[in-house]
Amino acid sequence: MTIYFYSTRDRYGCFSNFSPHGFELEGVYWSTTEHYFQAQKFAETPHCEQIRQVKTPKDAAKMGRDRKRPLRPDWEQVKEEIMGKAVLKKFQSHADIREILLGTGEEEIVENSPIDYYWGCGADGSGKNRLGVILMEVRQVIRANPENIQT
Ligand SMILES: Nc1nc(O)c(N)c(N[C@@H]2O[C@H](COP(=O)(O)O)[C@@H](O)[C@H]2O)n1
Repeated sequence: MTIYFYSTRDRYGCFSNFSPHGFELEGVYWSTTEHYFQAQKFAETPHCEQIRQVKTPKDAAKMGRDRKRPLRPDWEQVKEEIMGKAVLKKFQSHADIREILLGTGEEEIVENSPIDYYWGCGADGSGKNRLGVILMEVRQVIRANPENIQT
């Protein structure tokens, strides 16, 4: 049975990038995958650190989507790799949510976002669901490489 997630309050809320599961990447701590993802839109500029330090993932998303900040020119080419790296690190860093992810077996995972047709499935289910696909890939990577987890 397909597993849908969206709000952090739902059963599979830990799959959301807004879930409060921090991790270290590039020598610094990120409060959520959303913080990391949004900040990378401005890598090597002061905006990156500014976003890293905001309190909530909602604030990070708001800042990252604000086009007054100039988006790095290669963003469309690198965004999937950045998302994959952050989601993998999140699940490598937290045993509790790793077990939830592994416990989904081979089920399809779908970000049930009514507005996001790229990372989610969109209102009518026609979206690309790239975040769901990345979660399924991360599940496979963790299963194949159990030695690469932080306890
Ligand atoms: N909660 C929530 N609200 C939205 O408006 C969304 N688009 C999403 N989806 C998540 O948004 C992130 C990517 O956003 P942008 O590419 O910067 O627009 C990503 O974490 C999606 O899972 N969620």
